[in-house]
Amino acid sequence: MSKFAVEHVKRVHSVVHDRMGADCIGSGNRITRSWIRCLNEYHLNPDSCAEPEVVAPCELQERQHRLADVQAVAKVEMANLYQQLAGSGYAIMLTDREGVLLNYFGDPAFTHAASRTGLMQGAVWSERVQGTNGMGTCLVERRPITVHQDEHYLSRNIDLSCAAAPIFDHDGALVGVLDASGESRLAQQHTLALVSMSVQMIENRVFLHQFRHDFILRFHNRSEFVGTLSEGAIALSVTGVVLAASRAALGLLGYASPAEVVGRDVCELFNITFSGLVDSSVRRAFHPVPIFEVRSNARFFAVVYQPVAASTLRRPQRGTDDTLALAAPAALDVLHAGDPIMRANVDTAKRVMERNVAVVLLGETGTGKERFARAMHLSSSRATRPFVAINCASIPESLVESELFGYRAGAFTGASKEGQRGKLLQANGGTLFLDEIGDMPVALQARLLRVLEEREVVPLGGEAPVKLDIRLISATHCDLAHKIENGAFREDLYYRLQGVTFTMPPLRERGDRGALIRQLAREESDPGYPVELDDSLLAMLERQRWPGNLRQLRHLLRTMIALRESDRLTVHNLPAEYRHNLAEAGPACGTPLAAVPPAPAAGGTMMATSPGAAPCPGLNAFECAERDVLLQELKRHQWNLSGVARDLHISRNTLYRKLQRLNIEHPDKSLFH
Ligand SMILES: Nc1ncnc2c1ncn2[C@@H]1O[C@H](COP(=O)(O)OP(=O)(O)OP(=O)(O)O)[C@@H](O)[C@H]1O
Repeated sequence: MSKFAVEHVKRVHSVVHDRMGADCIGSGNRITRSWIRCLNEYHLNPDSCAEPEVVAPCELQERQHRLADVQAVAKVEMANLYQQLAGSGYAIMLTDREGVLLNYFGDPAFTHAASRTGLMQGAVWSERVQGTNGMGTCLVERRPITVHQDEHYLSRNIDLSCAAAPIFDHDGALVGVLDASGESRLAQQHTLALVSMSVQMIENRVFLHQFRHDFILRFHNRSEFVGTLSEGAIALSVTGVVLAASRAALGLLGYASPAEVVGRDVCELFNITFSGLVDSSVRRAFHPVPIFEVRSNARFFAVVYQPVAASTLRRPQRGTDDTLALAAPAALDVLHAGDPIMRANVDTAKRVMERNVAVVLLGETGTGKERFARAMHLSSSRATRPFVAINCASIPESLVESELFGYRAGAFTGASKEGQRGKLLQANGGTLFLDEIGDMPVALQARLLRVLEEREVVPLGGEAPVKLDIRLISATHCDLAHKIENGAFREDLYYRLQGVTFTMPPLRERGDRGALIRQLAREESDPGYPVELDDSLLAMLERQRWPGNLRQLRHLLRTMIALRESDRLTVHNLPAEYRHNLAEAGPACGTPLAAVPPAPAAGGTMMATSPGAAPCPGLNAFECAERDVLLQELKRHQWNLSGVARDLHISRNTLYRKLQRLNIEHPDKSLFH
């Protein structure tokens, strides 16, 4: 044992015994209290040389999984903190509430030495195992703490300096600790303040993330502090009941625990109604509005943020319980950011919204057909009635009928005792969305046609018809005209379904790709902490081919955001296959369409124009644009039709028909025939 270690052990014993004699447990300082626990409760030898305790990899994974939300946010903050302390030989660590080290960000100069003392992923840093130390003692004390040099209990840790702060969840439960540790000779005074700020940031962001599907009231007593680290946040249900409050919110309002506010109406905390709050936030374009606390009449400034999932302006409805109505045009308006085809679709949808016309939505998978249908529903006077979606391709043929029309109790063997209300009746008064209508069995098409003509339905096994009042929206990615030609789709049903047809443009052809990418990145970010995309990443994303369209884009952004280590995403965050795809795709994927308003075609089908497209006699503007894109695709595939059909997710037959319709001929004409 070194002379220094001998001295340390002596000191521990003497301090513990003196203090015990003086009976100052509880009033002594936190280090002394911890030493007393270590010696008397945990019976730890201050000069222990035992190997660091490390949990098995599968246990580590399970613990990381349990704290996934906190970890995702903490990783970003740990990287920021590491940057702030860069070069000072620190490692930043996150533990769970048992002191198991889940994440480690280390200065290379320190990492080797750190692993010898057990500062590595999976190691247990509870006070019971490692004696007095930043992480373990912070977990016991539940307060930020610095444990410097020989304040550590074990002599082997006395070269360390650790600053640790506890992380709490919205229920006030301790979930873990954030810690910055380094060699004691390099210790910096302000480290504990930086760690505490990072913890506050983590708690705020986890709170905003966990309640992103609810209304969030963010407030402070200084208007310029709303949206900053020290703001308070309160999650509210659609009826304005408090679901949770952040630690800062409780502090600002002077409550000791979340239980004092959870379950109360917001108007019991502030002298304003929930709808008044939302209305003024919306009216003030989300600038903080003054509100007054009920008990003290203290003035605060507040903003109410809408639930993220809706990504559209919502107001609580007066006079109803928990239903929400959308500010009429907003749900549709947010569907485009300037793309001329989508803008025209939205304009037409608004015009036909309240008319009793059936709607067909065409477009590749993931282009937003269902979202468009929902937006039409939410923007209409049927908004508070049901929106019922049924995917005709995903339910077995034998079940489509009972799914749609329902059945009475005992209608057939195996029918449930209670019977079942079919989707048509469930949607009564609202909207029925028939997705993948092209895959509906032919026999059923006849029945659907009759229902649409008679506007009433007789459930399977039932007798009395029930009157139907539904708005019907159908969608398909198939070429229905082709299906009709093949006898796979009834022409009469086709005309019945098709009052107005909207075509959703594929993402690669949208002129507002850049804005959409940024919008989706915002939607996938934690509220109030938008992730930025750097210019080269944005350019790369804009040039992808996106066969899965907006769905694929959303999933990619969600993954990149979950795995990010900073709030600025760059091409390095892009999975390798996307960089590879791009290399294959070449520089020009998609034709940006300029903002020339399209004109509705006969029958309501929307057309768009592409000023970049070559003029083509006999074709309308949309067809010219389509022709242009197809020509680019053909060129890219060196006129290999199978390759083009595969990439565009259409059959070779459909491609042939398109080529004929759009007057496209191979430069060497004989090759097409
Ligand atoms: N205008 C839009 N802005 C942002 N996200 C959108 C938009 N339209 C669609 N999305 C997103 O794209 C994804 C796919 O949308 P949706 O399910 O509506 O597509 P779809 O065309 O019905 O797909 P499928 O044909 O495969 O059923 C969803 O995550 C949706 O939120």
